[in-house]
Amino acid sequence: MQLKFKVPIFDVKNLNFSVRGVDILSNISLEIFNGEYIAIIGPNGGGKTTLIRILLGLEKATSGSVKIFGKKIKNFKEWYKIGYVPQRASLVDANFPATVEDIVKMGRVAKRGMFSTFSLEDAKMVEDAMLKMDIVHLKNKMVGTLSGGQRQRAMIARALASSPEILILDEPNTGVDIVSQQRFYKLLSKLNKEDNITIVFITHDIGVIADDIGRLFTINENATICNNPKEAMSCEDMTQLYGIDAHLIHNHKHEH
Ligand SMILES: Nc1ncnc2c1ncn2[C@@H]1O[C@H](COP(=O)(O)OP(=O)(O)OP(=O)(O)O)[C@@H](O)[C@H]1O
Repeated sequence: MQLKFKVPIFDVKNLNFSVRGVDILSNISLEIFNGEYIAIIGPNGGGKTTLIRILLGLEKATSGSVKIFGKKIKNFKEWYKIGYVPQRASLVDANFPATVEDIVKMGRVAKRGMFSTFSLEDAKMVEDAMLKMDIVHLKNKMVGTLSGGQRQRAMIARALASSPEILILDEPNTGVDIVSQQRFYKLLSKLNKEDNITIVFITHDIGVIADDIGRLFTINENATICNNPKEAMSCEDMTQLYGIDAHLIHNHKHEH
């Protein structure tokens, strides 16, 4: 039992990804464990999204190994355990012909299969996901008429509808105002602490979630793993290497 507990959700070893001879990711090794809250930062074009796409099986690594819940990625089938909110998910076409409830229901497809009918359990999970994201009152609204923050919450509810064990969010705040962002960070932290959902969060805005995150990964072709991001000293290298003010994390903690 002890051993089982320690199996990481993602176990990446010596991963390389190159396109036409150009290295995009080099020698990445990292593990993500159940219950963690991890932020991923790095410069534009550094390879963050590519890494996530490989973890989700959307791109194939050039070499190296990726295991998910202890299984080689090619044998892994339980994709409903992984919720994904892609970049710019909150920027939905204004004419997209679906209600908020429709969007969240789509999140059940991975769990129940394409051709089975919508069950009572499906309905309950959809309702729960909307409750958690505080969008029940919006369920009959067309998604194109929502604000950026409301759309963002709808997209996360959609990911939550399959009861994932891990939620991966790729810069989810594009087009979302500051107040909605703050609210969103609180919701994420709650999902992590109260529902034990593992969170992996790609962001350029590290200061605001500094109090919540446990570890920080910096991706710039290579990966730098910062296990103790609240102790600014341990991130000194990161600051120098990537020009990111790791002290922000430290200072933020003292503002309260
Ligand atoms: N399949 C592919 N074919 C060609 N180039 C690719 C492919 N996948 C990724 N790249 C390139 O890899 C680099 C890394 O892109 P990626 O989107 O992963 O960076 P990022 O860190 O997420 O950037 P941003 O912060 O701007 O979103 C980019 O230069 C991109 O053009």
